[in-house]
Amino acid sequence: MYAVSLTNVLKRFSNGSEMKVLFENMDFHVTEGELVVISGGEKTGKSTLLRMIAAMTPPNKGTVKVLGKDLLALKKRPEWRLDNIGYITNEGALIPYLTPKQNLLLGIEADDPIYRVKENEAEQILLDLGFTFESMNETLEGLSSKDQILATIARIFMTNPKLILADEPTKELTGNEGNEVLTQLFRFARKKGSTIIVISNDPTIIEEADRFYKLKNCQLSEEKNEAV
Ligand SMILES: Nc1ncnc2c1ncn2[C@@H]1O[C@H](COP(=O)(O)OP(=O)(O)OP(=O)(O)O)[C@@H](O)[C@H]1O
Repeated sequence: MYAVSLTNVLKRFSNGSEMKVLFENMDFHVTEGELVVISGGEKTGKSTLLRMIAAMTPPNKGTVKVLGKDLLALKKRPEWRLDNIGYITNEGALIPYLTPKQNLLLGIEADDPIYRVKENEAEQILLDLGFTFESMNETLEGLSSKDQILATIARIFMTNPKLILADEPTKELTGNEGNEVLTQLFRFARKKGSTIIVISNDPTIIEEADRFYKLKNCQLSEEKNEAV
Protein backbone atom coordinates (compact mmCIF):
# COMPACT_ATOMS: atom_id res chain seq x y z
CA MET A 1 0.00 0.00 0.00
CA TYR A 2 1.08 3.55 -0.59
CA ALA A 3 1.76 5.63 2.50
CA VAL A 4 1.67 8.77 0.36
CA SER A 5 0.02 9.18 -3.00
CA LEU A 6 -0.22 12.46 -4.92
CA THR A 7 -2.06 12.37 -8.23
CA ASN A 8 -2.16 15.12 -10.82
CA VAL A 9 -1.42 17.81 -8.24
CA LEU A 10 -1.36 21.51 -9.00
CA LYS A 11 -0.09 23.86 -6.31
CA ARG A 12 0.33 27.56 -6.76
CA PHE A 13 0.48 30.71 -4.69
CA SER A 14 -0.52 34.22 -5.56
CA ASN A 15 2.57 36.38 -5.41
CA GLY A 16 1.12 39.89 -5.72
CA SER A 17 0.12 40.29 -9.36
CA GLU A 18 1.71 36.97 -10.40
CA MET A 19 0.86 33.34 -9.78
CA LYS A 20 3.79 31.24 -8.69
CA VAL A 21 3.21 27.64 -9.80
CA LEU A 22 5.15 25.17 -7.65
CA PHE A 23 3.79 21.82 -8.90
CA GLU A 24 1.84 21.00 -12.02
CA ASN A 25 0.35 17.62 -13.01
CA MET A 26 2.56 16.13 -10.35
CA ASP A 27 2.40 12.47 -9.32
CA PHE A 28 4.34 11.08 -6.37
CA HIS A 29 3.96 7.72 -4.64
CA VAL A 30 5.73 6.43 -1.57
CA THR A 31 5.23 2.82 -0.49
CA GLU A 32 4.80 2.02 3.21
CA GLY A 33 8.15 1.59 4.94
CA GLU A 34 10.17 3.38 2.24
CA LEU A 35 12.93 5.89 3.02
CA VAL A 36 12.78 8.68 0.47
CA VAL A 37 15.03 11.71 0.02
CA ILE A 38 13.96 14.78 -1.96
CA SER A 39 16.40 17.45 -3.00
CA GLY A 40 15.92 20.60 -5.03
CA GLY A 41 17.00 24.17 -5.57
CA GLU A 42 15.99 27.17 -3.49
CA LYS A 43 12.31 28.04 -3.35
CA THR A 44 11.31 25.13 -5.57
CA GLY A 45 8.55 24.17 -3.12
CA LYS A 46 10.23 21.49 -0.99
CA SER A 47 8.66 22.70 2.27
CA THR A 48 5.30 23.23 0.58
CA LEU A 49 5.34 19.62 -0.61
CA LEU A 50 5.82 18.33 2.96
CA ARG A 51 3.21 20.77 4.27
CA MET A 52 0.75 19.46 1.68
CA ILE A 53 1.43 15.84 2.76
CA ALA A 54 0.90 16.91 6.40
CA ALA A 55 -2.49 18.45 5.52
CA MET A 56 -1.24 21.94 6.36
CA THR A 57 -1.93 23.37 2.91
CA PRO A 58 -4.27 21.90 0.25
CA PRO A 59 -3.55 21.23 -3.44
CA ASN A 60 -5.30 23.56 -5.89
CA LYS A 61 -6.09 20.55 -8.07
CA GLY A 62 -5.54 16.82 -7.83
CA THR A 63 -5.58 14.38 -4.92
CA VAL A 64 -3.34 13.92 -1.92
CA LYS A 65 -3.86 10.63 -0.11
CA VAL A 66 -1.88 9.88 3.02
CA LEU A 67 -2.10 6.56 4.89
CA GLY A 68 -5.19 5.74 2.85
CA LYS A 69 -7.04 9.01 3.60
CA ASP A 70 -7.94 11.67 1.07
CA LEU A 71 -6.73 14.78 2.91
CA LEU A 72 -9.44 17.02 1.50
CA ALA A 73 -12.05 14.80 3.18
CA LEU A 74 -10.32 14.82 6.57
CA LYS A 75 -12.40 16.32 9.34
CA LYS A 76 -10.04 16.78 12.30
CA ARG A 77 -6.75 17.67 10.63
CA PRO A 78 -4.66 18.65 13.69
CA GLU A 79 -5.70 15.50 15.59
CA TRP A 80 -5.07 13.30 12.57
CA ARG A 81 -1.62 14.90 12.13
CA LEU A 82 -0.70 14.34 15.78
CA ASP A 83 -1.80 10.71 15.62
CA ASN A 84 -0.04 9.82 12.39
CA ILE A 85 2.75 12.21 11.43
CA GLY A 86 6.08 13.10 12.98
CA TYR A 87 7.19 16.43 11.55
CA ILE A 88 10.83 17.51 11.99
CA THR A 89 12.38 20.81 10.95
CA ASN A 90 15.55 22.60 12.00
CA GLU A 91 13.52 24.81 14.31
CA GLY A 92 13.37 23.76 17.93
CA ALA A 93 10.20 21.81 18.64
CA LEU A 94 11.03 20.94 22.24
CA ILE A 95 10.87 22.98 25.44
CA PRO A 96 14.38 24.42 25.97
CA TYR A 97 14.27 24.64 29.76
CA LEU A 98 13.41 20.96 30.14
CA THR A 99 15.82 18.04 29.71
CA PRO A 100 15.58 15.62 26.74
CA LYS A 101 14.04 13.02 29.04
CA GLN A 102 11.48 15.47 30.45
CA ASN A 103 10.59 16.54 26.91
CA LEU A 104 9.95 12.92 25.96
CA LEU A 105 7.74 12.39 29.00
CA LEU A 106 5.81 15.62 28.63
CA GLY A 107 2.12 15.17 29.36
CA ILE A 108 2.57 12.01 31.45
CA GLU A 109 2.12 12.61 35.18
CA ALA A 110 4.69 11.01 37.51
CA ASP A 111 1.91 9.30 39.49
CA ASP A 112 0.34 7.81 36.35
CA PRO A 113 0.75 3.99 36.44
CA ILE A 114 2.14 4.10 32.88
CA TYR A 115 4.90 6.57 33.86
CA ARG A 116 7.53 3.91 34.70
CA VAL A 117 6.97 2.10 31.39
CA LYS A 118 7.19 5.35 29.43
CA GLU A 119 10.25 6.47 31.40
CA ASN A 120 12.01 3.24 30.51
CA GLU A 121 10.97 3.62 26.87
CA ALA A 122 12.25 7.23 26.78
CA GLU A 123 15.59 6.21 28.30
CA GLN A 124 16.03 3.36 25.82
CA ILE A 125 15.32 5.61 22.84
CA LEU A 126 17.71 8.31 24.12
CA LEU A 127 20.47 5.77 24.89
CA ASP A 128 20.01 4.23 21.45
CA LEU A 129 20.48 7.68 19.89
CA GLY A 130 23.78 8.18 21.75
CA PHE A 131 22.69 10.04 24.90
CA THR A 132 24.15 9.09 28.26
CA PHE A 133 22.10 9.13 31.48
CA GLU A 134 23.94 12.35 32.24
CA SER A 135 23.22 14.13 28.96
CA MET A 136 19.56 13.05 28.82
CA ASN A 137 19.08 14.80 32.18
CA GLU A 138 20.71 18.10 31.20
CA THR A 139 18.65 21.10 30.20
CA LEU A 140 18.18 21.15 26.43
CA GLU A 141 19.64 24.67 26.18
CA GLY A 142 22.97 23.39 27.50
CA LEU A 143 23.30 20.69 24.82
CA SER A 144 24.98 20.96 21.40
CA SER A 145 22.80 21.68 18.35
CA LYS A 146 23.37 18.11 17.22
CA ASP A 147 22.07 16.69 20.52
CA GLN A 148 19.10 19.06 20.43
CA ILE A 149 18.08 17.68 17.03
CA LEU A 150 18.67 14.11 18.23
CA ALA A 151 16.37 14.86 21.19
CA THR A 152 13.71 16.06 18.71
CA ILE A 153 14.11 12.80 16.80
CA ALA A 154 13.80 10.85 20.06
CA ARG A 155 10.56 12.70 20.85
CA ILE A 156 9.19 11.84 17.39
CA PHE A 157 9.90 8.13 17.93
CA MET A 158 8.23 8.20 21.36
CA THR A 159 4.91 8.61 19.53
CA ASN A 160 5.62 5.90 16.91
CA PRO A 161 4.35 7.89 13.92
CA LYS A 162 3.48 5.94 10.79
CA LEU A 163 4.91 8.69 8.60
CA ILE A 164 7.87 10.97 9.32
CA LEU A 165 8.38 14.17 7.35
CA ALA A 166 11.76 15.83 7.87
CA ASP A 167 12.35 19.27 6.35
CA GLU A 168 16.12 19.85 6.23
CA PRO A 169 16.41 19.04 9.94
CA THR A 170 20.21 19.31 9.92
CA LYS A 171 20.47 22.53 7.89
CA GLU A 172 22.26 24.38 10.73
CA LEU A 173 24.79 21.63 11.49
CA THR A 174 28.31 21.68 10.10
CA GLY A 175 30.86 19.06 9.04
CA ASN A 176 29.79 15.45 9.46
CA GLU A 177 27.25 16.20 12.15
CA GLY A 178 24.30 16.61 9.78
CA ASN A 179 25.05 13.31 8.15
CA GLU A 180 25.46 11.55 11.50
CA VAL A 181 22.05 12.79 12.65
CA LEU A 182 20.31 11.77 9.41
CA THR A 183 21.95 8.34 9.56
CA GLN A 184 20.50 7.89 13.05
CA LEU A 185 17.10 9.05 11.82
CA PHE A 186 17.16 6.50 8.98
CA ARG A 187 18.39 3.72 11.26
CA PHE A 188 15.53 4.35 13.67
CA ALA A 189 12.94 4.63 10.91
CA ARG A 190 14.04 1.25 9.51
CA LYS A 191 13.98 -0.31 12.96
CA LYS A 192 10.43 0.95 13.61
CA GLY A 193 9.17 0.34 10.07
CA SER A 194 8.17 4.00 9.65
CA THR A 195 7.85 5.57 6.23
CA ILE A 196 10.07 8.64 5.95
CA ILE A 197 10.41 11.52 3.52
CA VAL A 198 13.43 13.74 4.09
CA ILE A 199 14.31 16.98 2.34
CA SER A 200 18.09 17.06 2.08
CA ASN A 201 20.87 17.79 -0.37
CA ASP A 202 23.38 15.69 1.59
CA PRO A 203 24.93 13.20 -0.90
CA THR A 204 25.76 10.63 1.78
CA ILE A 205 22.20 10.43 2.97
CA ILE A 206 20.91 10.26 -0.59
CA GLU A 207 22.98 7.06 -0.94
CA GLU A 208 21.23 5.52 2.06
CA ALA A 209 17.72 6.19 0.74
CA ASP A 210 15.50 3.64 -1.00
CA ARG A 211 14.52 6.32 -3.50
CA PHE A 212 15.82 9.73 -4.38
CA TYR A 213 13.86 12.48 -6.16
CA LYS A 214 14.74 15.93 -7.44
CA LEU A 215 12.21 18.70 -7.46
CA LYS A 216 12.61 20.72 -10.64
CA ASN A 217 10.43 22.32 -13.29
CA CYS A 218 7.33 21.88 -11.09
CA GLN A 219 7.79 18.09 -11.09
CA LEU A 220 9.42 15.44 -8.93
CA SER A 221 11.73 13.30 -11.00
CA GLU A 222 13.19 10.08 -9.67
CA GLU A 223 16.96 10.08 -9.97
CA LYS A 224 19.40 7.20 -9.95
CA ASN A 225 20.56 6.44 -6.49
CA GLU A 226 24.15 5.24 -6.85
CA ALA A 227 23.92 2.90 -3.87
CA VAL A 228 20.90 0.96 -5.16
N1 LIG B 1 1.69 30.52 2.17
C1 LIG B 1 2.31 31.02 1.09
N2 LIG B 1 1.82 32.10 0.46
C2 LIG B 1 2.42 32.62 -0.63
N3 LIG B 1 3.55 32.11 -1.17
C3 LIG B 1 4.09 31.04 -0.58
C4 LIG B 1 3.50 30.43 0.58
N4 LIG B 1 4.26 29.36 0.94
C5 LIG B 1 5.29 29.30 0.05
N5 LIG B 1 5.18 30.30 -0.85
C6 LIG B 1 6.12 30.56 -1.95
O1 LIG B 1 6.40 29.34 -2.63
C7 LIG B 1 7.78 29.27 -2.97
C8 LIG B 1 8.36 27.97 -2.48
O2 LIG B 1 8.40 28.01 -1.06
P1 LIG B 1 8.90 26.75 -0.21
O3 LIG B 1 9.24 27.27 1.14
O4 LIG B 1 7.93 25.65 -0.32
O5 LIG B 1 10.21 26.34 -1.02
P2 LIG B 1 11.54 25.61 -0.51
O6 LIG B 1 12.09 24.91 -1.69
O7 LIG B 1 11.24 24.81 0.70
O8 LIG B 1 12.43 26.86 -0.10
P3 LIG B 1 13.90 26.94 0.56
O9 LIG B 1 14.82 27.08 -0.59
O10 LIG B 1 13.81 28.17 1.40
O11 LIG B 1 14.11 25.67 1.34
C9 LIG B 1 8.46 30.50 -2.38
O12 LIG B 1 8.70 31.41 -3.42
C10 LIG B 1 7.46 31.04 -1.39
O13 LIG B 1 7.50 32.41 -1.33
